Amino acid sequence: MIQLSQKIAANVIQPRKSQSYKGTYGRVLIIGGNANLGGAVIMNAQAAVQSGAGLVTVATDFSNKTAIHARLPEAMVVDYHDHLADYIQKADVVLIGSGLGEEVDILKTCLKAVQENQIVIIDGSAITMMAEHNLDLPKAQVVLTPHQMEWQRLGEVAIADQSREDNNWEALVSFHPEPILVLKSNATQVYLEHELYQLSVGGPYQATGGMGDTLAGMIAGFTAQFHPLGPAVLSAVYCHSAIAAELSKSAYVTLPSKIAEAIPAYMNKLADMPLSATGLDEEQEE
Ligand SMILES: NC(=O)C1=CN([C@@H]2O[C@H](COP(=O)(O)OP(=O)(O)OC[C@H]3O[C@@H](n4cnc5c(N)ncnc54)[C@H](OP(=O)(O)O)[C@@H]3O)[C@@H](O)[C@H]2O)[C@@H](O)CC1
Ligand SMILES: Nc1ncnc2c1ncn2[C@@H]1O[C@H](COP(=O)(O)OP(=O)(O)O)[C@@H](O)[C@H]1O
Ligand SMILES: [Mg+2]
Repeated sequence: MIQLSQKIAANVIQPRKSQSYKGTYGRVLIIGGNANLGGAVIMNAQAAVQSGAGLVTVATDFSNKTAIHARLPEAMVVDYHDHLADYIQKADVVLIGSGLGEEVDILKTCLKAVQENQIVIIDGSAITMMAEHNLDLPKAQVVLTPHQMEWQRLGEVAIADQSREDNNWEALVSFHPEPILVLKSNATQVYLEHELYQLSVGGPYQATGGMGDTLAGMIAGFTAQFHPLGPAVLSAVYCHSAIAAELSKSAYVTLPSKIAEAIPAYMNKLADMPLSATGLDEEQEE
């Protein structure tokens, strides 16, 4: 088991090159937000934009359009009932599921349209629907971000059995292609290429609706601009909770949108950090 550390995150987040433009930092398509759960995609998109994704488009129930534009003018908005496959084709990273509710046709269109070279982050309602409708993972680079109940539904590992690493690995090998699993809880773990990473920052100040939507948006923003995929996911997971821990010094609860606002400053700190300050020369394996 490897502790997720600032070292891992800082290794991923580098100063930007002057010869770059928005296209350099990736195109993210967020699919989610039914007529009642538009807040989820606002939190996804806010986190992706603040993480530095070059271009962010939200494909959603069109009743969410004005709210998204008002909260986040940086994001583009399209109706997820129209030409969804065309929008998917143009994306580097697709994040699907936050606040998607029971829109299974949208999910099926997405699973069919994504290509092998694309990163697909599957969150929230999409995980629940994949379990309910027995849907296969798409042939793409997949990141699953379930909370414990969602993992019980999809991985068929009872919550009480999820504390045993072997049970989760056993469930994971039955998926093709084998995804990266971000198993969220009060002690989040990342299962990545036969290695288990343990998160030990963060706390109960994060137990509020939208916290996972914000994490999913950060993973989208990080994986759009930082390569390879695995370290980018680890870095997003660490930064999400490390920012919450910093905010918790002066806040009883750390609201998802406040975490999103704090992302650029935190990333700046890590990008500027000298190697010695992060302990980049030390090994932290246990
Ligand atoms: N503003 C918005 O638009 C928001 C939109 N959202 C969107 O709503 C959709 C539904 O997501 P969801 O997570 O709220 O519901 P669901 O999948 O039914 O899971 C809840 C069930 O699981 C159980 N449970 C057990 N362990 C658990 C654990 N560790 N963490 C969490 N739950 C745990 C729990 O147990 P209970 O609390 O009842 O004891 C309950 O029975 C999803 O797409 C999401 O993105 C939300 O983000 C909120 C803000
Ligand atoms: N007690 C806690 N300690 C640390 N992190 C927590 C705690 N409770 C919740 N979280 C974090 O908050 C997020 C909750 O995700 P999720 O349940 O998907 O939220 P939502 O769907 O409402 O956005 C996860 O990242 C989880 O690790
Ligand atoms: Mg969630």
